[in-house]
Amino acid sequence: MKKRILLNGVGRIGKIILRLLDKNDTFEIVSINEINPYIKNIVYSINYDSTYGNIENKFKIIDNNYIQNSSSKIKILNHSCLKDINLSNIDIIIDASGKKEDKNILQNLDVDAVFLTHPNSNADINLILGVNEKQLDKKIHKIISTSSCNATALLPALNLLKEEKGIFCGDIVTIHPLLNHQRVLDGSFVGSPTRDVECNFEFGRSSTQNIIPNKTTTIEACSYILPNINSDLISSSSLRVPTDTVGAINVTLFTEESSTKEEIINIFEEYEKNQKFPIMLNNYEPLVSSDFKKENKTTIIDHRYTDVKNNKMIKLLLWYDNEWGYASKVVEILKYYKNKKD
Ligand SMILES: NC(=O)c1ccc[n+]([C@@H]2O[C@H](COP(=O)([O-])OP(=O)(O)OC[C@H]3O[C@@H](n4cnc5c(N)ncnc54)[C@H](O)[C@@H]3O)[C@@H](O)[C@H]2O)c1
Repeated sequence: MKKRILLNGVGRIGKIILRLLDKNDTFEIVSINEINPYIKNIVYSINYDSTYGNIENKFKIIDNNYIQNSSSKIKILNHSCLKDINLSNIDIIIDASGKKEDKNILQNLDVDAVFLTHPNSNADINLILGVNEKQLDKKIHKIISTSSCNATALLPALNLLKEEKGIFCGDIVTIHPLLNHQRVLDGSFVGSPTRDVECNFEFGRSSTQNIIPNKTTTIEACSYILPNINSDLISSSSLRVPTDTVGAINVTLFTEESSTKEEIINIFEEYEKNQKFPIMLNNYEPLVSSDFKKENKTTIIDHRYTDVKNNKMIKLLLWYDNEWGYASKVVEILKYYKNKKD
């Protein structure tokens, strides 16, 4: 029998997860919970997408609170808190709403697991494939965070270099596409009590007219998984840019051991050849961000910019599709969870 999923929040990430799980043999989304009360608008935003294109197998509204296409029939709910939902026919919740829900509420939900699509220090485990998936224990881990898009891209590379060369210190800059909690034109600052988004004035400035500097939680998210990779070791900042999807991370690391550029490239090439999950891709082509759109590998090392200075300073440029790539990883983690023995 398929695992029955409640998808909480069908915005950018929820919608891609829905697309990726349509016609899946193992999982079926049977309910969507949305605070958007307009079912006509929900079905419209599921069918049409400016970034990835419209779906062929379109959903239609049936019986007032269901949507259906040729492969799925999904009940649409409208609650602001998961605790108010009858979960008798649900095995797994994927919470892509961004809401930082109270841990007790999540623990008491009558389901096997709750997957959160944001980093969360209160989760039973924060998981990044290729880094710590072996720690997953279904007996004790019910609330599972699938971390952030940035940490999912960065940590496999940092972990590898840490194991091979030791990291003395470093710095990262994420170059991140705009997100739904920014403004299109200048307005009042954007903040929401239901989202873990810092209410900061810069996000009230036009997202299409500016490069917006911002703090990033990337390294903090990494520390939930590998406590030794933290903000004492690596400094960080972020630049929000006016593109729809695909981020980049500029990485500078000072290592304990010496290396050459060829050695560093070889470490990543060997990883790509032997990887168990679709994580790493080594690029040498003259590509730009949109060329990585819909790529499910999330640690793409652009070796045109890999460099080593004075044997101990490594420079890397990484790419990742923060929406499609990240949502693909959430689905991979779901599969890993399902196949993992109790
Ligand atoms: N967009 C990205 O690049 C990205 C990448 C990785 C992780 N994430 C994380 O995924 C989460 C969602 O991000 P997004 O970009 O899809 O945001 P979004 O704003 O596009 O979508 C969020 C959706 O959840 C709904 N929602 C909000 N509160 C709700 C509630 N209490 N109950 C039910 N539905 C609710 C909203 O109406 C909206 O449709 C955030 O935690 C974000 O940090 C986003």
